[in-house]
Amino acid sequence: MAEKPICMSTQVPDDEDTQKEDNIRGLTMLGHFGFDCLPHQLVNKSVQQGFFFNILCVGETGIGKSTLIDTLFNTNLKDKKSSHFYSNVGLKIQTHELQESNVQLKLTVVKTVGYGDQINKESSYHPIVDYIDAQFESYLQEEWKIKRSFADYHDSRVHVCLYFISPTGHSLKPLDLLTMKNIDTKVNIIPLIAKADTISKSDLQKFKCKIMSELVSNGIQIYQFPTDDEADANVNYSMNGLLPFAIVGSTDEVKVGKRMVRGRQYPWGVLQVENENHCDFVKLRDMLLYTNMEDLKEQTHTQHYERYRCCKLQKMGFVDVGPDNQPVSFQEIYEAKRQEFFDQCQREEEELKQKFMQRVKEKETAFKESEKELQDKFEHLKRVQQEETMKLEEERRQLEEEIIDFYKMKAASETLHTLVCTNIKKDKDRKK
Ligand SMILES: Nc1nc2c(ncn2[C@@H]2O[C@H](COP(=O)(O)OP(=O)(O)OP(=O)(O)O)[C@@H](O)[C@H]2O)c(=O)[nH]1
Repeated sequence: MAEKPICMSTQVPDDEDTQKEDNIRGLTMLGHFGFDCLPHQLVNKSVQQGFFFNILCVGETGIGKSTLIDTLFNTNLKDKKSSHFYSNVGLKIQTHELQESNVQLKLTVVKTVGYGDQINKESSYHPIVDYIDAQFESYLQEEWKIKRSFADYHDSRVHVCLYFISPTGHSLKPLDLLTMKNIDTKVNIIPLIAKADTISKSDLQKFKCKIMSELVSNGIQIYQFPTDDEADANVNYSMNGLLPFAIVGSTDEVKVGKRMVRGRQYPWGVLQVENENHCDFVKLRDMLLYTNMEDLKEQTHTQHYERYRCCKLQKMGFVDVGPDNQPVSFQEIYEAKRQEFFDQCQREEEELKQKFMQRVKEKETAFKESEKELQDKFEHLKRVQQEETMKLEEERRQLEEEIIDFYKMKAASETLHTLVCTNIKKDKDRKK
């Protein structure tokens, strides 16, 4: 717990003067003003507010991510084992409230799920990149708000990526290089050789050198422990030379002599996690939590977030200097963008109008053409129908004439018939 500072008063009233002159106090300067207590104020405030830290663990399924986190924070965060049969890489996000002495830590652990289990691994890094960017975006949106509430805001930007390398003793896998290459400008990467107890000491040294040379030759930036602070410079300098850390995780307590230690029991002996001759776990824990947690957070804000913010603003067309290399204010750019947008809208509106007029014209011409076609068709049909009518009229007239002729002939034949019958009757009567 931080000690409560004892601040001395800087202004001491002179008793004699006070007695002599009723309302005037005499003050003696002691050369001590009290602002040397400012760091204590900060410590107290920070302890009251609590701390937060966000870790991203990237590594193949079952490589020891959960075990390492449990070992680092001496907890059992209870995590189910993942399946090897996911078709895509996913992320598991868990937030835990931890306490050590009177210090509260809000720890967010993001772990990959199904990493390295797909046949095609080309897009395995996408969910990781998307997650990191999404946290930056969320912070940026909060920054841009008019009413910001950073006091309640959960800053989920990733402070460190623990990259778990398989203990093949050989070299990095293409997936390792691909992923690290795509996230090294977005997050502080600390490479770890996982399950380092499965690799012999001499092989381990060679493996470390091989990994570092591969990272360098592929231009991958990993987190460098800061060497500019005099107090930590030496330690950090030697730690940079130890990368990647060879890690063994275990939450099991094993008896060594009379002591119980955290380690892994093997038929040939015990591997002690906190023994620096056995693995680099203690170094990692010290570097991560004891010495450099604040630096990791600072790097996240000043390097990685700043880069994201800068790219975002540039994509939106904002710049710090104009074409003439003169500084341009945000207001000027905003006005210029607004004008540009307004002009573009007008141009597009004009274009749309032109297109609309053109289409109306085309449609009108098409309508006129089809109207003419219909009119011609109508005229033609009318003519055909008139001809047809006339023809029918003619036929009707001819038929009527034929009917009249027929009736005439019928009447004549009836008259003739009657005459013949009469004559026949007369002849018969005469013969009688
Ligand atoms: N030999 C050895 N085994 C380890 C080490 N760390 C973890 N293990 C074992 O590896 C197995 C998987 O460990 P986990 O911590 O669950 O691995 P993980 O990466 O979190 O697994 P998923 O979340 O399921 O992907 C467990 O049986 C652990 O005991 C280690 O450093 N060395």
